[in-house]
Amino acid sequence: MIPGQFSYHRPGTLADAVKLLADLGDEARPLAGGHSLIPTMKLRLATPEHLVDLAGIGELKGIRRDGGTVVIGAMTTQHELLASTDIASALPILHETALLIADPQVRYCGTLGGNVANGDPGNDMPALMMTLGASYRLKGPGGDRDVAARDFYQGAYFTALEPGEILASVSIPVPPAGHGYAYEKLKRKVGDYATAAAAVVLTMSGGKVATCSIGLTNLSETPLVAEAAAQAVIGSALDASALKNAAAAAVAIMSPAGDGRGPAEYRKHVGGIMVERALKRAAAKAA
Ligand SMILES: Cc1cc2nc3c(=O)[nH]c(=O)nc-3n(C[C@H](O)[C@H](O)[C@H](O)COP(=O)(O)OP(=O)(O)OC[C@H]3O[C@@H](n4cnc5c(N)ncnc54)[C@H](O)[C@@H]3O)c2cc1C
Repeated sequence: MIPGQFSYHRPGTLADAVKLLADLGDEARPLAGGHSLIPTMKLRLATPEHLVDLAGIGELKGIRRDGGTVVIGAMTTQHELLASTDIASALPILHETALLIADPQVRYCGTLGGNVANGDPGNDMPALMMTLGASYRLKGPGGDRDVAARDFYQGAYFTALEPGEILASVSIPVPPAGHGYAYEKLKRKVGDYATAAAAVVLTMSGGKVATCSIGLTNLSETPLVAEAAAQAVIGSALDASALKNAAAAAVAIMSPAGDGRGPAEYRKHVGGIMVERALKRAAAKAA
Protein backbone atom coordinates (compact mmCIF):
# COMPACT_ATOMS: atom_id res chain seq x y z
CA MET A 1 0.00 0.00 0.00
CA ILE A 2 2.90 2.36 -0.73
CA PRO A 3 2.76 4.30 -4.00
CA GLY A 4 5.59 4.28 -6.51
CA GLN A 5 8.02 7.17 -6.61
CA PHE A 6 6.81 10.48 -8.01
CA SER A 7 7.84 14.13 -8.15
CA TYR A 8 5.52 16.65 -6.52
CA HIS A 9 4.78 20.02 -8.15
CA ARG A 10 2.66 22.81 -6.67
CA PRO A 11 1.98 25.59 -9.20
CA GLY A 12 0.37 28.84 -8.01
CA THR A 13 -1.61 29.66 -11.14
CA LEU A 14 -3.76 27.75 -13.59
CA ALA A 15 -1.55 28.86 -16.48
CA ASP A 16 1.51 27.42 -14.70
CA ALA A 17 -0.33 24.16 -14.01
CA VAL A 18 -1.33 23.81 -17.68
CA LYS A 19 2.25 24.52 -18.75
CA LEU A 20 3.67 22.01 -16.26
CA LEU A 21 1.32 19.28 -17.44
CA ALA A 22 2.17 20.02 -21.07
CA ASP A 23 5.93 20.03 -20.35
CA LEU A 24 5.87 16.88 -18.21
CA GLY A 25 3.76 14.90 -20.69
CA ASP A 26 1.89 11.63 -20.26
CA GLU A 27 3.46 10.67 -16.94
CA ALA A 28 2.03 13.72 -15.12
CA ARG A 29 -1.40 13.82 -13.44
CA PRO A 30 -3.30 16.65 -11.75
CA LEU A 31 -3.87 16.08 -8.02
CA ALA A 32 -7.03 17.51 -6.46
CA GLY A 33 -8.29 16.11 -3.13
CA GLY A 34 -6.39 12.89 -3.74
CA HIS A 35 -9.25 10.70 -2.49
CA SER A 36 -9.40 8.65 -5.68
CA LEU A 37 -5.93 9.17 -7.12
CA ILE A 38 -3.85 8.41 -4.01
CA PRO A 39 -5.63 5.10 -3.18
CA THR A 40 -5.22 4.10 -6.84
CA MET A 41 -1.50 4.89 -6.61
CA LYS A 42 -1.20 2.93 -3.37
CA LEU A 43 -2.67 -0.08 -5.16
CA ARG A 44 -0.21 0.59 -8.03
CA LEU A 45 -3.13 0.79 -10.45
CA ALA A 46 -1.76 4.24 -11.36
CA THR A 47 1.96 5.04 -11.32
CA PRO A 48 2.32 8.68 -12.41
CA GLU A 49 5.87 10.02 -12.28
CA HIS A 50 4.67 13.56 -11.55
CA LEU A 51 1.78 14.92 -9.51
CA VAL A 52 0.71 18.50 -10.24
CA ASP A 53 -1.13 19.60 -7.10
CA LEU A 54 -3.94 22.06 -7.88
CA ALA A 55 -4.45 23.02 -4.21
CA GLY A 56 -2.50 26.27 -4.40
CA ILE A 57 -4.49 27.72 -7.31
CA GLY A 58 -6.97 30.25 -5.94
CA GLU A 59 -8.77 30.71 -9.26
CA LEU A 60 -9.97 27.08 -9.09
CA LYS A 61 -11.89 27.71 -5.86
CA GLY A 62 -15.25 29.24 -5.11
CA ILE A 63 -18.93 29.34 -5.98
CA ARG A 64 -20.44 32.31 -7.82
CA ARG A 65 -23.74 33.20 -9.48
CA ASP A 66 -23.54 34.38 -13.10
CA GLY A 67 -27.10 35.30 -14.11
CA GLY A 68 -29.08 32.09 -14.37
CA THR A 69 -26.00 29.92 -13.89
CA VAL A 70 -24.00 28.81 -10.87
CA VAL A 71 -20.27 28.53 -11.61
CA ILE A 72 -18.27 26.30 -9.25
CA GLY A 73 -14.47 26.18 -9.27
CA ALA A 74 -13.10 22.67 -9.78
CA MET A 75 -11.21 22.67 -6.45
CA THR A 76 -14.33 23.44 -4.42
CA THR A 77 -14.70 20.59 -1.94
CA GLN A 78 -17.88 18.64 -1.34
CA HIS A 79 -17.86 20.06 2.19
CA GLU A 80 -17.82 23.60 0.75
CA LEU A 81 -20.78 22.70 -1.48
CA LEU A 82 -22.68 21.58 1.60
CA ALA A 83 -21.78 24.75 3.51
CA SER A 84 -22.97 27.05 0.71
CA THR A 85 -26.33 28.75 1.23
CA ASP A 86 -26.30 29.67 -2.50
CA ILE A 87 -26.14 25.99 -3.43
CA ALA A 88 -28.81 25.07 -0.89
CA SER A 89 -31.23 27.62 -2.33
CA ALA A 90 -30.44 27.52 -6.08
CA LEU A 91 -29.38 23.88 -6.51
CA PRO A 92 -30.85 21.92 -3.59
CA ILE A 93 -30.33 18.60 -5.41
CA LEU A 94 -26.58 19.29 -5.43
CA HIS A 95 -26.70 19.78 -1.65
CA GLU A 96 -28.73 16.58 -1.26
CA THR A 97 -26.34 14.56 -3.43
CA ALA A 98 -23.15 15.89 -1.82
CA LEU A 99 -24.52 14.78 1.54
CA LEU A 100 -24.79 11.21 0.23
CA ILE A 101 -21.12 11.04 -0.79
CA ALA A 102 -18.93 8.97 1.50
CA ASP A 103 -18.44 10.57 4.93
CA PRO A 104 -17.34 13.95 6.31
CA GLN A 105 -13.63 13.05 6.16
CA VAL A 106 -13.83 12.31 2.42
CA ARG A 107 -16.03 15.35 1.78
CA TYR A 108 -13.52 17.70 3.45
CA CYS A 109 -10.92 16.72 0.81
CA GLY A 110 -12.81 15.42 -2.24
CA THR A 111 -13.48 18.12 -4.83
CA LEU A 112 -16.26 18.61 -7.34
CA GLY A 113 -13.67 18.80 -10.13
CA GLY A 114 -11.96 15.57 -9.10
CA ASN A 115 -15.30 13.81 -8.73
CA VAL A 116 -16.49 14.70 -12.24
CA ALA A 117 -13.09 14.53 -14.01
CA ASN A 118 -12.17 11.09 -12.73
CA GLY A 119 -14.66 9.28 -14.99
CA ASP A 120 -15.48 6.78 -12.23
CA PRO A 121 -18.98 5.43 -12.97
CA GLY A 122 -19.49 5.03 -9.21
CA ASN A 123 -19.10 8.74 -8.50
CA ASP A 124 -22.37 10.51 -7.77
CA MET A 125 -21.75 13.94 -9.30
CA PRO A 126 -21.39 13.02 -13.00
CA ALA A 127 -24.96 11.72 -13.49
CA LEU A 128 -26.26 14.68 -11.51
CA MET A 129 -24.35 17.11 -13.72
CA MET A 130 -25.82 15.43 -16.81
CA THR A 131 -29.32 15.66 -15.29
CA LEU A 132 -28.85 19.38 -14.59
CA GLY A 133 -27.44 20.14 -18.07
CA ALA A 134 -24.09 21.32 -16.65
CA SER A 135 -21.02 22.09 -18.72
CA TYR A 136 -17.32 21.84 -17.91
CA ARG A 137 -14.74 24.54 -18.69
CA LEU A 138 -11.50 22.84 -19.74
CA LYS A 139 -8.18 24.68 -19.97
CA GLY A 140 -5.28 23.24 -21.89
CA PRO A 141 -2.23 24.16 -23.92
CA GLY A 142 -4.54 24.85 -26.89
CA GLY A 143 -6.77 27.27 -24.93
CA ASP A 144 -10.21 26.99 -23.30
CA ARG A 145 -13.20 24.94 -24.35
CA ASP A 146 -16.58 24.07 -22.86
CA VAL A 147 -17.85 20.50 -22.96
CA ALA A 148 -21.38 19.52 -21.93
CA ALA A 149 -21.40 16.98 -19.10
CA ARG A 150 -23.60 14.84 -21.36
CA ASP A 151 -20.75 14.65 -23.93
CA PHE A 152 -17.90 14.24 -21.45
CA TYR A 153 -18.09 10.58 -20.39
CA GLN A 154 -16.84 8.11 -22.99
CA GLY A 155 -16.09 4.96 -20.99
CA ALA A 156 -15.05 3.91 -17.49
CA TYR A 157 -12.28 6.37 -16.49
CA PHE A 158 -12.26 7.65 -20.08
CA THR A 159 -13.45 11.22 -20.64
CA ALA A 160 -13.25 14.05 -23.17
CA LEU A 161 -10.24 15.53 -21.28
CA GLU A 162 -7.28 15.78 -23.65
CA PRO A 163 -3.74 15.22 -22.33
CA GLY A 164 -2.60 18.31 -20.43
CA GLU A 165 -6.11 19.70 -19.96
CA ILE A 166 -7.42 20.76 -16.56
CA LEU A 167 -11.07 21.01 -15.65
CA ALA A 168 -11.30 24.56 -14.31
CA SER A 169 -14.98 25.00 -13.43
CA VAL A 170 -18.46 23.54 -13.67
CA SER A 171 -21.37 25.73 -14.87
CA ILE A 172 -24.85 24.65 -13.85
CA PRO A 173 -28.05 26.29 -15.12
CA VAL A 174 -30.33 27.05 -12.17
CA PRO A 175 -33.57 25.04 -12.50
CA PRO A 176 -36.81 27.05 -12.47
CA ALA A 177 -38.34 28.15 -9.15
CA GLY A 178 -40.73 25.52 -7.83
CA HIS A 179 -38.95 22.62 -9.51
CA GLY A 180 -38.97 19.23 -7.84
CA TYR A 181 -35.83 17.20 -7.29
CA ALA A 182 -34.52 14.03 -5.70
CA TYR A 183 -31.35 11.94 -5.68
CA GLU A 184 -32.13 8.38 -4.60
CA LYS A 185 -29.07 6.27 -3.80
CA LEU A 186 -29.08 2.65 -2.68
CA LYS A 187 -25.84 1.73 -0.92
CA ARG A 188 -24.77 -1.18 1.23
CA LYS A 189 -23.80 1.06 4.14
CA VAL A 190 -23.22 4.70 4.97
CA GLY A 191 -20.15 5.94 3.10
CA ASP A 192 -20.35 3.43 0.26
CA TYR A 193 -20.57 4.03 -3.46
CA ALA A 194 -23.99 3.48 -5.06
CA THR A 195 -25.30 0.03 -5.83
CA ALA A 196 -27.68 2.06 -8.00
CA ALA A 197 -28.76 5.70 -7.91
CA ALA A 198 -31.09 8.02 -9.83
CA ALA A 199 -31.29 11.80 -10.06
CA VAL A 200 -34.54 13.51 -11.05
CA VAL A 201 -35.25 17.19 -11.75
CA LEU A 202 -38.77 18.01 -12.92
CA THR A 203 -41.41 20.70 -13.10
CA MET A 204 -45.16 20.19 -12.70
CA SER A 205 -48.02 22.13 -14.24
CA GLY A 206 -51.69 21.52 -13.50
CA GLY A 207 -50.86 18.29 -11.66
CA LYS A 208 -48.92 16.88 -14.63
CA VAL A 209 -45.22 16.57 -15.30
CA ALA A 210 -44.20 19.43 -17.61
CA THR A 211 -40.44 18.82 -17.88
CA CYS A 212 -38.26 16.02 -16.57
CA SER A 213 -34.64 15.00 -16.59
CA ILE A 214 -33.32 11.72 -15.18
CA GLY A 215 -29.73 10.60 -14.62
CA LEU A 216 -28.38 7.22 -13.47
CA THR A 217 -25.26 6.46 -11.40
CA ASN A 218 -23.22 3.23 -11.40
CA LEU A 219 -25.56 1.42 -13.75
CA SER A 220 -23.25 1.33 -16.76
CA GLU A 221 -19.59 2.03 -17.44
CA THR A 222 -20.55 5.70 -17.77
CA PRO A 223 -23.20 7.81 -16.06
CA LEU A 224 -26.41 7.76 -18.08
CA VAL A 225 -29.19 10.15 -19.06
CA ALA A 226 -32.49 8.25 -19.17
CA GLU A 227 -34.22 10.19 -21.96
CA ALA A 228 -36.96 7.67 -22.75
CA ALA A 229 -37.75 7.29 -19.04
CA ALA A 230 -38.22 11.06 -18.74
CA GLN A 231 -40.42 11.10 -21.84
CA ALA A 232 -42.54 8.33 -20.30
CA VAL A 233 -43.67 10.62 -17.48
CA ILE A 234 -43.93 13.98 -19.26
CA GLY A 235 -47.63 14.85 -19.59
CA SER A 236 -48.64 12.28 -16.99
CA ALA A 237 -49.85 12.79 -13.42
CA LEU A 238 -47.21 10.24 -12.37
CA ASP A 239 -49.78 7.51 -12.00
CA ALA A 240 -48.64 3.94 -11.35
CA SER A 241 -48.44 3.02 -15.02
CA ALA A 242 -46.35 6.09 -15.93
CA LEU A 243 -43.95 5.25 -13.09
CA LYS A 244 -43.68 1.63 -14.23
CA ASN A 245 -43.08 2.71 -17.84
CA ALA A 246 -40.37 5.12 -16.75
CA ALA A 247 -38.64 2.48 -14.62
CA ALA A 248 -38.78 -0.03 -17.49
CA ALA A 249 -37.35 2.51 -19.96
CA ALA A 250 -34.52 3.31 -17.54
CA VAL A 251 -33.77 -0.37 -16.87
CA ALA A 252 -33.57 -0.93 -20.63
CA ILE A 253 -30.47 1.28 -20.93
CA MET A 254 -28.69 -0.04 -17.81
CA SER A 255 -25.72 -2.40 -18.22
CA PRO A 256 -24.06 -2.60 -14.79
CA ALA A 257 -21.33 -5.08 -14.02
CA GLY A 258 -22.02 -7.68 -11.38
CA ASP A 259 -19.73 -7.01 -8.41
CA GLY A 260 -19.62 -7.01 -4.63
CA ARG A 261 -22.71 -4.80 -4.65
CA GLY A 262 -24.73 -7.52 -6.36
CA PRO A 263 -25.26 -9.28 -9.66
CA ALA A 264 -26.17 -7.21 -12.72
CA GLU A 265 -29.85 -8.24 -12.70
CA TYR A 266 -30.24 -7.16 -9.07
CA ARG A 267 -28.58 -3.82 -9.72
CA LYS A 268 -30.86 -3.17 -12.71
CA HIS A 269 -33.90 -4.11 -10.64
CA VAL A 270 -33.01 -1.74 -7.82
CA GLY A 271 -31.99 0.89 -10.41
CA GLY A 272 -35.59 0.89 -11.64
CA ILE A 273 -36.82 1.25 -8.07
CA MET A 274 -34.48 4.22 -7.53
CA VAL A 275 -36.01 5.89 -10.62
CA GLU A 276 -39.56 5.39 -9.31
CA ARG A 277 -38.68 6.65 -5.84
CA ALA A 278 -36.83 9.70 -7.18
CA LEU A 279 -39.73 10.59 -9.49
CA LYS A 280 -42.28 10.33 -6.67
CA ARG A 281 -40.21 12.33 -4.22
CA ALA A 282 -39.36 15.00 -6.82
CA ALA A 283 -43.01 15.42 -7.77
CA ALA A 284 -44.01 15.76 -4.11
CA LYS A 285 -41.52 18.63 -3.74
CA ALA A 286 -42.55 20.50 -6.92
CA ALA A 287 -44.68 23.60 -6.43
C1 LIG B 1 -13.75 5.90 1.24
C2 LIG B 1 -14.22 6.70 0.06
C3 LIG B 1 -15.56 6.67 -0.26
C4 LIG B 1 -16.03 7.42 -1.35
N1 LIG B 1 -17.37 7.37 -1.64
C5 LIG B 1 -17.83 8.10 -2.65
C6 LIG B 1 -19.22 8.10 -2.97
O1 LIG B 1 -20.05 7.47 -2.33
N2 LIG B 1 -19.62 8.86 -4.02
C7 LIG B 1 -18.74 9.63 -4.75
O2 LIG B 1 -19.17 10.31 -5.67
N3 LIG B 1 -17.44 9.65 -4.47
C8 LIG B 1 -16.96 8.92 -3.45
N4 LIG B 1 -15.62 8.95 -3.18
C9 LIG B 1 -14.74 9.77 -4.04
C10 LIG B 1 -14.57 11.19 -3.49
O3 LIG B 1 -15.84 11.74 -3.30
C11 LIG B 1 -13.83 12.22 -4.42
O4 LIG B 1 -14.75 13.00 -5.10
C12 LIG B 1 -13.07 11.64 -5.46
O5 LIG B 1 -12.02 11.00 -4.80
C13 LIG B 1 -12.43 12.59 -6.50
O6 LIG B 1 -12.13 13.86 -6.00
P1 LIG B 1 -10.67 14.27 -5.54
O7 LIG B 1 -10.72 15.74 -5.38
O8 LIG B 1 -10.25 13.47 -4.39
O9 LIG B 1 -9.77 13.94 -6.85
P2 LIG B 1 -8.37 13.22 -6.99
O10 LIG B 1 -8.38 11.88 -6.35
O11 LIG B 1 -7.27 14.14 -6.63
O12 LIG B 1 -8.34 13.04 -8.61
C14 LIG B 1 -9.15 12.07 -9.24
C15 LIG B 1 -8.79 12.03 -10.73
O13 LIG B 1 -9.22 13.21 -11.40
C16 LIG B 1 -8.12 13.93 -11.94
N5 LIG B 1 -8.40 15.34 -11.65
C17 LIG B 1 -8.69 15.86 -10.43
N6 LIG B 1 -9.00 17.16 -10.54
C18 LIG B 1 -8.88 17.47 -11.85
C19 LIG B 1 -9.07 18.66 -12.60
N7 LIG B 1 -9.47 19.80 -12.02
N8 LIG B 1 -8.86 18.63 -13.94
C20 LIG B 1 -8.47 17.48 -14.54
N9 LIG B 1 -8.29 16.31 -13.89
C21 LIG B 1 -8.49 16.31 -12.56
C22 LIG B 1 -6.87 13.40 -11.25
O14 LIG B 1 -5.72 13.50 -12.07
C23 LIG B 1 -7.28 11.95 -11.01
O15 LIG B 1 -7.09 11.19 -12.17
C24 LIG B 1 -15.13 8.22 -2.11
C25 LIG B 1 -13.77 8.24 -1.78
C26 LIG B 1 -13.31 7.49 -0.71
C27 LIG B 1 -11.86 7.54 -0.37
